[in-house]
Amino acid sequence: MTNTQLTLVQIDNYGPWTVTPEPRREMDLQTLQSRLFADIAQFVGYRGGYAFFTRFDNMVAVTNGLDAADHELLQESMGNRYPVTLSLGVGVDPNPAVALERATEGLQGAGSAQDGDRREVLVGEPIDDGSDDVSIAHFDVNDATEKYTDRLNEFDSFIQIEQGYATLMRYLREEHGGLSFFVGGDNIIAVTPEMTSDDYRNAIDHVEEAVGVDLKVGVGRGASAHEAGMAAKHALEECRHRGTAVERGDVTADGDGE
Ligand SMILES: Nc1nc2c(ncn2[C@@H]2O[C@H](COP(=O)(O)OP(=O)(O)OP(=O)(O)O)[C@@H](O)[C@H]2O)c(=O)[nH]1
Repeated sequence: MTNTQLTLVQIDNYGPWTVTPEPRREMDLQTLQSRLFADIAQFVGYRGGYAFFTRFDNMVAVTNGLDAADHELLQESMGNRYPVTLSLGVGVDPNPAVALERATEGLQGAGSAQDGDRREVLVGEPIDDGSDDVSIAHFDVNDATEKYTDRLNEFDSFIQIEQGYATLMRYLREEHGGLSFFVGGDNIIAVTPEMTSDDYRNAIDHVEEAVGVDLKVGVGRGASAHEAGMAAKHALEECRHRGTAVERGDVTADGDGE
């Protein structure tokens, strides 16, 4: 069955650190944040997971296949490399929003993000037998290059893409408990519960009607985010070849594969 394991990654006491002993240079903070994300993405990616930068001080990772020892090593390794430490909350549920809620409750229960005494906490139980699947949906804007990149200035292109992202992220979160993350260019990756192809078509129609941004999506399932995500990318290529809006790289339990 689909069972998503999510890890909330939170930099410990980061707000106070950014202004101690006085406000730190902004580009130094940006460099730290993007390098830390790069290292987390690499660590998680080598183990088959996906990491998303979200707000940089808080990041979300799909960690099916990573156990408690992997999480401890991530904390140790980043603590050795950076002047900040990480707390991690792990949550598991068929519904990604519920999994993240569990992961968040664990961390919030251990103390505030700006509590100087709460450092390198690890809470929550990873899946122990690795038998569950994760579902990844890879969305892409149709003809973004022709419609936006080659026609508008970068800021106006960015507004269009962000409007599409904002509408999709809210819809999937509210209607299905799916969590969407902007990953650059015109791409959005969502970790999703079991959804039918019609559910995906409805999401795409909603974004088109609300903000006029035209999406397609490839959906994949697998034991890890990487496996599911690769199946989703191949399904997205299938959309390109066939001119369709939704393709699946899997056959779901309800026989909804195409
Ligand atoms: N993160 C990520 N970004 C991608 C991927 N593929 C493309 N992109 C980004 O998306 C941008 C636009 O590429 P495409 O989506 O191929 O271009 P398009 O003009 O929308 O063309 P169609 O998608 O074929 O309609 C690229 O410049 C990349 O930034 C991917 O697999 N992952």
